[in-house]
Amino acid sequence: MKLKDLLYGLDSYELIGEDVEIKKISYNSKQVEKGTLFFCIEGFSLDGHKFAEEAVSNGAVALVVSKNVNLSKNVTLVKVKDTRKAMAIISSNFYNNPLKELKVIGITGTNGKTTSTFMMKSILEAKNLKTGLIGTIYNIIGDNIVEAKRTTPESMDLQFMFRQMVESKCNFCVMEVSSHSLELDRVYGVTFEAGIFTNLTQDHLDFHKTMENYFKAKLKLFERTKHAIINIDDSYGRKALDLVNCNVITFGIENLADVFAKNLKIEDSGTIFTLCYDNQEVDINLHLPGKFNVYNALGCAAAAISLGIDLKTIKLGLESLKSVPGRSEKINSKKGFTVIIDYAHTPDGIENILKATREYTKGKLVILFGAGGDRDKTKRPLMGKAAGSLADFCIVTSDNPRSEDPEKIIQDILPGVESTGCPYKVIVDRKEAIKYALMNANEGDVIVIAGKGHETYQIIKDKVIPFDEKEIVNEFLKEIEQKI
Ligand SMILES: CC(=O)N[C@H]1[C@@H](OP(=O)(O)OP(=O)(O)OC[C@H]2O[C@@H](n3ccc(=O)[nH]c3=O)[C@H](O)[C@@H]2O)O[C@H](CO)[C@@H](O)[C@@H]1O[C@H](C)C(=O)N[C@@H](C)C(=O)N[C@H](CCC(=O)O)C(=O)O
Ligand SMILES: Nc1ncnc2c1ncn2[C@@H]1O[C@H](COP(=O)(O)OP(=O)(O)OP(=O)(O)O)[C@@H](O)[C@H]1O
Ligand SMILES: N[C@H](CCC[C@H](N)C(=O)O)C(=O)O
Ligand SMILES: [Mg+2]
Repeated sequence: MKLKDLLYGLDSYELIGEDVEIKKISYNSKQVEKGTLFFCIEGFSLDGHKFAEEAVSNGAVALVVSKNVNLSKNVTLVKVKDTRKAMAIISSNFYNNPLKELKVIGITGTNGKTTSTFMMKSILEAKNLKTGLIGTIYNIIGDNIVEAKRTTPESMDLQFMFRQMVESKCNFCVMEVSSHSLELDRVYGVTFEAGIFTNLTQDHLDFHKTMENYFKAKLKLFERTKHAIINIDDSYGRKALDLVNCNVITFGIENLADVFAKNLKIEDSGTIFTLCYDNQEVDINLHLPGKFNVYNALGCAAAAISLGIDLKTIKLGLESLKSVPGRSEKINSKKGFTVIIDYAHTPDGIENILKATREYTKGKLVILFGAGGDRDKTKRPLMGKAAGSLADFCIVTSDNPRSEDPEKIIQDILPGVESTGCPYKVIVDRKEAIKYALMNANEGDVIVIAGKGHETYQIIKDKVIPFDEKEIVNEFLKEIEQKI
């Protein structure tokens, strides 16, 4: 492909040098080969422009830059204002504009994105629409499960996945759109058929600094969205109503919304409710427990309605989904207590999972949790407060400490727990903490193990250590059961 053909759709650019043949595109100098177009991205820790020389010596024939670079050999330069935006547009061109053949539904919000993508895929498939998925747990391309390194991939990797979905005959892609990806233009140029706003509560302030910036990043989703699907029981959702310029469908339970739920019957294995829209009603037997999952279901139902899908198909889709890995996953012990493995890693997530599990807890409600290192520090005491306010006992432990000292992370959490007066125990080693929780559990107790959900590893310093919580729980349960 000629370089000039890849520049279609760029706002403005200066081409310095000759039009060359491009065989590959890359934003990592280490992956450059002969005939590559290399993007110099100014990052948070490194500046891609500094790797221009390495890219050229590895075979790059052209570079996309936003500033001057010193090179020992002349190659073609495409000078742009913003190399991330340029990368999104050029990548789409390189992969032959996959979105001409694929429709995308984007889901944003602090909590509920992953769960909603699974629900949405299930609804679209009930309508016989082959659907790919992009998100935190893994990506699904056609019938293949592909490892996900991040919730929303870099624009180049995203466009490649879209192309693979088209080749696997997908009609739709449902994807999580993280606030990082909106801020860093990973989805720049993508038009969404529908965009769901699940909710906005505190997280990621290490990156966005203020809730207002975090909210603004989320709103970027609606700049190129046909139907905005907005939760109006959420205060930021209500604010968003005045700020989006596309067709809006609202959903909610407490406030008057276009798509709403009534007659909620919350049980430990799921929730039965009536889904209402435009004088039509249908009863839904949702297999995912907790009121928050009714919200996730309503958002997906509203998005499906915006696509013209009928309530009967929506019911079929929502009811076909039996579980989502690492989200409210239940393991029963023979001793009569229950373990819930869940991904709650924000104050709101913890509040929701504890309120949901309290509904069916006959004994004590215990939560085991920590907080991720190198992430929003200010959420830590709030997570502690949410846990201490709603549980009967807290076990404070490590999550993924990353580069931080795990004991210091715990010290950030504890003031929140202590402010509630809830009894607690600190056990830094997460495996030991799980053992303690299970060994001390009695009939009727519910133990919520929060924060790591589907993750099968723990990140300590720069090491990724195998850590499969489900496996660990099952091992200890076997030990306990042998003693009965
Ligand atoms: C804050 C953030 O998102 N940072 C991402 C960003 O990093 P960065 O811009 O700082 O990159 P950098 O490391 O400084 O490097 C700059 C450039 O030099 C290039 N380079 C670097 C080294 C080299 O030898 N050669 C070379 O060419 C790099 O490829 C890059 O293009 O671009 C990098 C390359 O794409 C990403 O790996 C990196 O994600 C980091 C790992 C990350 O942890 N991101 C998390 C916070 C994230 O994105 N999370 C959200 C989910 C949040 C949620 O909703 O819960 C997500 O969508 O996953
Ligand atoms: N709609 C919701 N409102 C509040 N909490 C929720 C909601 N849905 C799920 N949760 C809680 O948040 C946790 C994470 O859910 P999920 O993985 O679906 O969110 P996410 O937005 O994809 O998170 P991430 O930002 O890590 O990708 C769940 O395990 C549950 O405890
Ligand atoms: N997508 C979230 C996931 C957090 C999960 C938790 N286990 C952690 O490591 O903090 C993040 O990257 O902030
Ligand atoms: Mg997710």
